[in-house]
Amino acid sequence: MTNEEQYIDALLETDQVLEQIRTATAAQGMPDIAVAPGYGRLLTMLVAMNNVTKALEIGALGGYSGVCIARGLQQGGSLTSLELLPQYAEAAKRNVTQAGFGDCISYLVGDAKLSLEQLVERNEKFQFFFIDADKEGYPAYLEYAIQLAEPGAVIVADNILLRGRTINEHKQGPAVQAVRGFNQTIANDPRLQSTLLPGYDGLAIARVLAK
Ligand SMILES: C[S@@+](CC[C@H](N)C(=O)[O-])C[C@H]1O[C@@H](n2cnc3c(N)ncnc32)[C@H](O)[C@@H]1O
Repeated sequence: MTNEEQYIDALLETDQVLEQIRTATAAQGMPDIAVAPGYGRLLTMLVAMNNVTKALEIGALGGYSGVCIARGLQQGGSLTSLELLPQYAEAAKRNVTQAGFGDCISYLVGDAKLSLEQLVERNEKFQFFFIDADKEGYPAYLEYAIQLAEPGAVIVADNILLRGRTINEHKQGPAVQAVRGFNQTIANDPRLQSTLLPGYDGLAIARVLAK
């Protein structure tokens, strides 16, 4: 973390509910890879500012970002969270229930691409997306999000810098190449209005323009 990020993190009041989830996530044997606190707050703000009632998250881990998104939802709103590993989805469910959001978050377990295909078949629509799963899947997840988006929907994706690997020309692995392609698309696709933030591990934010 840079000095600037440390400075800003220190300004933000410790969020006991989210810190409890971070601790529980580690205790449940999951890696410490939840979204950064500053970006978690941004998720809540973007969901609230866009009056979101239906949100979709790809990559649940222990439920940290799930709570950030759920906090911004309109009354009666819901979050669908896609998670590959059943034990992670179960732990996330326990953690978000303890945080008071069990009723508005549901989990679809398995490879996100299969879950996304089912959501397309059911003609489901969402107003907010958070992409935060396997990096090789990012280009496909973006296309699914655009397909599942209501006009004006917001798409957010974390870790677009891959701890520096994205801008290191010696790194040419499949995850790096996929994220580079994803970043190019999100920056230039005429279906989107977008920006890319370099703080923490990089965050992309896009708005789906009316089709
Ligand atoms: C970076 S973590 C998610 C962090 C979480 N969004 C948060 O901020 O609290 C990535 C998650 O994606 C899940 N994942 C990896 N590949 C996946 C796939 N193909 N489909 C669904 N989930 C996947 C992992 O099991 C892991 O829980």
